[in-house]
Amino acid sequence: MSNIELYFAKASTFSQRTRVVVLEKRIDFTPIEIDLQNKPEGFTRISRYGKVPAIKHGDIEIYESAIINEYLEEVFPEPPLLPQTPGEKAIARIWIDYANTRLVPAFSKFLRSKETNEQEQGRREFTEALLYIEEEGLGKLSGSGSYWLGDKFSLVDISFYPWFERLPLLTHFRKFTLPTETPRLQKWWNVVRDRESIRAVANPESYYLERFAKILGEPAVVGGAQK
Ligand SMILES: N[C@@H](CCC(=O)N[C@@H](CS)C(=O)NCC(=O)O)C(=O)O
Repeated sequence: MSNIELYFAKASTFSQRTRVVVLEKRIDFTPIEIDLQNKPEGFTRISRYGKVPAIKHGDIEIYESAIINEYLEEVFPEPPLLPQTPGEKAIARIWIDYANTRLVPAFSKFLRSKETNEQEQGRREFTEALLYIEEEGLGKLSGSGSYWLGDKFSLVDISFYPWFERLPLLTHFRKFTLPTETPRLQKWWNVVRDRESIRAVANPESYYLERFAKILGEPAVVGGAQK
């Protein structure tokens, strides 16, 4: 029995990253669901930023999904979720950084901004990120494999995928669909979304739509008609 406690929230993109890692590595863990509107006393002692995911492994407390996932990769190396050579590992980390610093902020700006100009800027930045991924990421790294780095599913796939699971939010609230110039990305997502670990932590589309209709205070729009 492992002594890992995994603090997560069901709706949390970042938590999904770590939940997938523990499933892929078949690590025994105790899931502890956190109500982010009403964080339990003691949680911020474990996760100093007050965010999920966080883990407690014996005396060690770790937060920040990318750091947790690298820790789990070191402590539970099988099956590997990062390439083995320093150069390839560095490339994988550059893409994980790209998810964190480019794709995720652009997605959030596009979906969450109330102000039209800012929303449009989010749309442009998100589209640019997708086209960049198509050419510079999948176009150069995946080869004939199904995943970002080729044949092997990795922390890169895991770091990006939660935002693709939420694409229906952009379709319904922002009338956005993946550009036709992204065939590799669409193929990648169709393979990734079907993986057992990803399906195990997925939420239904209706869950996201209802949640964001409340968060945004906007009705979901399908093909211009109100839903
Ligand atoms: N950079 C962090 C981001 C984590 C994060 O923003 N988590 C959100 C949920 S998706 C959260 O806990 N929000 C609660 C809060 O900020 O109070 C990571 O990679 O783990």
